[in-house]
Amino acid sequence: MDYLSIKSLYVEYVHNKQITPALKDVCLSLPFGCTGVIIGPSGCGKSTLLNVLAGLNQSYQGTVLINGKPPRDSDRTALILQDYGLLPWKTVWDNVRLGLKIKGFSKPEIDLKTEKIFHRLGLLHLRKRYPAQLSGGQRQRVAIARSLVLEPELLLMDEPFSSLDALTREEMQDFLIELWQETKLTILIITHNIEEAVFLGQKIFIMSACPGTIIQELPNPLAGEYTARGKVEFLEMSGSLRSCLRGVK
Ligand SMILES: Nc1ncnc2c1ncn2[C@@H]1O[C@H](COP(=O)(O)OP(=O)(O)OP(=O)(O)O)[C@@H](O)[C@H]1O
Repeated sequence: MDYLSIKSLYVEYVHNKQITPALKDVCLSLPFGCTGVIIGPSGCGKSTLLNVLAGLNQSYQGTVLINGKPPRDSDRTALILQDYGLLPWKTVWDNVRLGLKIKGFSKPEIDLKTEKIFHRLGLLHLRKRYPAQLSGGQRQRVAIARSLVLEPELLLMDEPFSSLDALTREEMQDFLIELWQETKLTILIITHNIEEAVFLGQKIFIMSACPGTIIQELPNPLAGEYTARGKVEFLEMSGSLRSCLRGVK
């Protein structure tokens, strides 16, 4: 069974009595433990789709199931946004603990889980700092730690590395693949970056212009291969994805 299954999804926004359809007839599926990337023109409805999957937008038509349950009943989903969503007045340590506190874990449990994830993500030396005292890559690591500490099954990421410089971005892509190989999370990522899509997505979903729908799904055997970036196949895959995107209307 697919872990993530979307059929005939339709979403519209109503503003001043004017209706703007954002998504129409979206169909998408992702097996458990698979990585998917969504790529498409600006304003085509990518964030709208992630908001529906995260349970933040429940005014949709169609079928959306995460492990057989609608998003509002699924408590194993984490959403990571481009701006990291960290609380500036809390230390890195407290930012990561917050979700566990809200979920009602005991203090010793919170300490143990937080310590473990800080260790795993190499963040222990930064525990007393505030978000403003971190680099972009470090902030994104903290945002990932804050999600992973809750042991999600589905990780949704909305352009997670777009504000990072090229090298840090590659480091974070490698880091994400390492985490994925270790945890076998199901991951769905939005990106505007073609090479990132080819490096991260076992399935690449191409969206049309607004109202967005999936117009093509490319299976990608190169995803997660550290050595793939320089290979001819990688460049060919990036080239064909680029051509598909140029043809998007
Ligand atoms: N609250 C809202 N009210 C009205 N229209 C909206 C609202 N939010 C988004 N839209 C419209 O819905 C469409 C899809 O928006 P969305 O943010 O999902 O696109 P996107 O693909 O994530 O964009 P980008 O790539 O630029 O981040 C756009 O045309 C946008 O203008």
